[in-house]
Amino acid sequence: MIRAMLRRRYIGWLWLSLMSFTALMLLITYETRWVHPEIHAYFSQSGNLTGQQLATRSRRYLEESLGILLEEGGEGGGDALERARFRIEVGYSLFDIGLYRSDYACTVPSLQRLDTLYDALSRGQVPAHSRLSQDLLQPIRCLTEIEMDQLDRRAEVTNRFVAETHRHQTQVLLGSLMIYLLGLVFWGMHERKRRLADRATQESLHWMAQALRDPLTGVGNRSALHDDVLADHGRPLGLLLIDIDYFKQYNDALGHPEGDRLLRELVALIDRALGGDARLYRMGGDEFAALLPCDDRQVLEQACAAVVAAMREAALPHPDHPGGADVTLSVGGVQFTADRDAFADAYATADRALYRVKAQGRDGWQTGP
Ligand SMILES: Nc1nc2c(ncn2[C@@H]2O[C@H](COP(=O)(O)OP(=O)(O)OP(=O)(O)O)[C@@H](O)[C@H]2O)c(=O)[nH]1
Repeated sequence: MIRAMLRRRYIGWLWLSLMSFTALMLLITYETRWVHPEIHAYFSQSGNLTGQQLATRSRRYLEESLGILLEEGGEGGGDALERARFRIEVGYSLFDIGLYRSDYACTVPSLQRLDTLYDALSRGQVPAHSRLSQDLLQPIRCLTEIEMDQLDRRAEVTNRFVAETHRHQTQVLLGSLMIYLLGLVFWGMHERKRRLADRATQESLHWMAQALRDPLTGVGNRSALHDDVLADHGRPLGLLLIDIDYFKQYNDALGHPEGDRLLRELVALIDRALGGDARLYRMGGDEFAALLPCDDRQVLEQACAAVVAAMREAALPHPDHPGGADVTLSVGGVQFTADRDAFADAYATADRALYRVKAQGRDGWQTGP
């Protein structure tokens, strides 16, 4: 089902990222809401004086009082009785707590015993040892019981708090892990889309480059020449149109594969003759064009002469040249300022110059107009 959802276009990686972010916020909010009441519960139940601490203090006062009465008893005189009475009074007030009264059945009878004892001491009567032990030991036992129970309750609350903390930690951990994994999935989806888009762009660029290239020789084609002229708008350029003489006869004599080889060799030869600044194009068949920076007619003429001379020097055999020569070239050149309309005129001018060379016997160059 999730796969089906993911396949739907409108659940893009952005939506999914938003969802994971929302999930994270919800998790944090939930955990924040939990922490405060839980901590509050922990401290209110186990950390105040109504817990075991009052019972402990009360028991200590009663034990001290018992000690005074047993050791000094009647011989200690009024001072001993007063000290014992004072401790019983304080022990009583610490014992007389609503929580103890309601939760521990031994509290009320113990308080009554302490009350009776206190009255007797106030009247200067010290009960017999056996009676005294009963009157004080019973409340002390009750207080010990309260202490133990309060400690147990405290331990229980602590254990629950620890267990809850552990549970919430696990929830946060698992939640974070899930969100992290979701993030990875979203990132992967995004990355996949980006790669596909990159590949599509690369392929488009590749095919665009291929569309501008002559597959046989690797140089640009007619469209590339137009694009480059437009890109060089306003610059002074020289345009050379270069054509092999009697290429048909060459093909007929040696076959098309040899003709292809000659075309490729010609590209390398022109390249060397014109140097690195020139750009070469194949117009079709055995006709090539060259563009070069040219702000001086002399530069143009030197370029034309260099190409023709390079072919002569290469002395590539032409078995069926009507003039009995090696392979020769005819070149027409023109100088112009790069511009869409100017280029059409310049091309026609160079073509006419080339035609004149052909008409005058080939193996040469001319420039126009
Ligand atoms: N090998 C080969 N030949 C091609 C290719 N494209 C065109 N040709 C041949 O090039 C020849 C061009 O012939 P023409 O236009 O008469 O030119 P030419 O024989 O050089 O004559 P001139 O230019 O007047 O000297 C034709 O025979 C075409 O078949 C190619 O890609 N490879």
